[in-house]
Amino acid sequence: MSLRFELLASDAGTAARRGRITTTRSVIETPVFMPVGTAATVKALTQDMLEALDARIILANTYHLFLRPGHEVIRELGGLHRFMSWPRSILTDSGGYQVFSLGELRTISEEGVTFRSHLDGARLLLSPEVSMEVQIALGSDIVMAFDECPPYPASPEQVQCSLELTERWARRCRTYFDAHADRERQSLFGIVQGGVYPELRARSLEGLLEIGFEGYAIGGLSVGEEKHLMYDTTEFIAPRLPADKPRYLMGVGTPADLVESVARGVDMFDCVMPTRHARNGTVFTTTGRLNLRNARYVRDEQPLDPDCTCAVCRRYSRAYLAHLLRTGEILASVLATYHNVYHYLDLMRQIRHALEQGGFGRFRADFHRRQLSSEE
Ligand SMILES: CNc1nc2cc3nc(NC)[nH]c3cc2c(=O)[nH]1
Ligand SMILES: [Zn+2]
Repeated sequence: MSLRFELLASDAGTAARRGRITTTRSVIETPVFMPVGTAATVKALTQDMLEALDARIILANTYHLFLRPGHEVIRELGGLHRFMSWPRSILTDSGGYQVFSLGELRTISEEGVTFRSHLDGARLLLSPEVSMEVQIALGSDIVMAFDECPPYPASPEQVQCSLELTERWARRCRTYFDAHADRERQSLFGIVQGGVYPELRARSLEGLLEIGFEGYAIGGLSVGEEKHLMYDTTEFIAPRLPADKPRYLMGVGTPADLVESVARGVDMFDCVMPTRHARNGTVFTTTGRLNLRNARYVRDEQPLDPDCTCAVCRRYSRAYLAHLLRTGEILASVLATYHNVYHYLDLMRQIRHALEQGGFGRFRADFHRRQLSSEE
């Protein structure tokens, strides 16, 4: 049996739900945030730190591992869990999105995407079959279908053409996955496209439901569209995804986005913000973001977030972090990342607790009141 999803509670006032995903590697309480571990590492954190943070699942990028060290190397070394010594769950994306945002010249055909490696310029092909082969070789617990994320903005015609290609690719993924994956341990998620057009979203979902997946992701958002379009599209499609399967909103988002998307029915999230922002000195707090490179923190002896109970906030000051950042010390990335990932995982813990207590509506209102400084 691949992953199991249990629906534990549904919020009375919103589409929010409390659930639990069980893979062969870990129990994942939902709603859940997945730290992004692009090339087999959540940058600046050790696996011990991730376990201390109680992360139950992390994300890895197929594109990066396909290019370096290559999925064959990782397969020969026993798979990604063994290679990076991470015994809990791993979700791998399918590589398409990275090719669009990273790869050099690329051409899309019915077969797949050919592109030049951003490392050495070699011409490579990523296709539904290659993407599945790579993710299966990595030993991924949750495999993402190979899809096309249309550019934003895009006309309804462009989006429809793209979602139809994604649907044909999804069927090829399902066929290859069912023939080659270890279905006791690995699950395949489909990705709904359709841009910001409700009728195209419904159309994309219809096609994926016919194929059938162990979970469903919402793709094509958080690609530069206005926030209300992301929220409205999520509000339309998330509750239409099967209630008995996990719902994953890809690439989202800020803490406020997480609260608002949970309210619209989403169970799973991934985003590079907590890790990427940490490395350039931006830390998340209950009242908004701080840029620790700002001069005002040079003599500020407070913890990063006075309301945070993480190991970093219990020991170090803003002044110390500001010093580490200004001097380019490696420890700056480690401490800021640890706190930011704690902040995201703790927010999800608070959301799950509120859902268990029937107090999500009040939590949501209190959260927005506390976020004094504006979010992007
Ligand atoms: C792996 N396939 C796939 N990944 C994605 C990752 C994303 N990350 C963002 N914002 C940071 N939007 C995304 C959309 C997709 C998408 O439509 N498909
Ligand atoms: Zn902290």
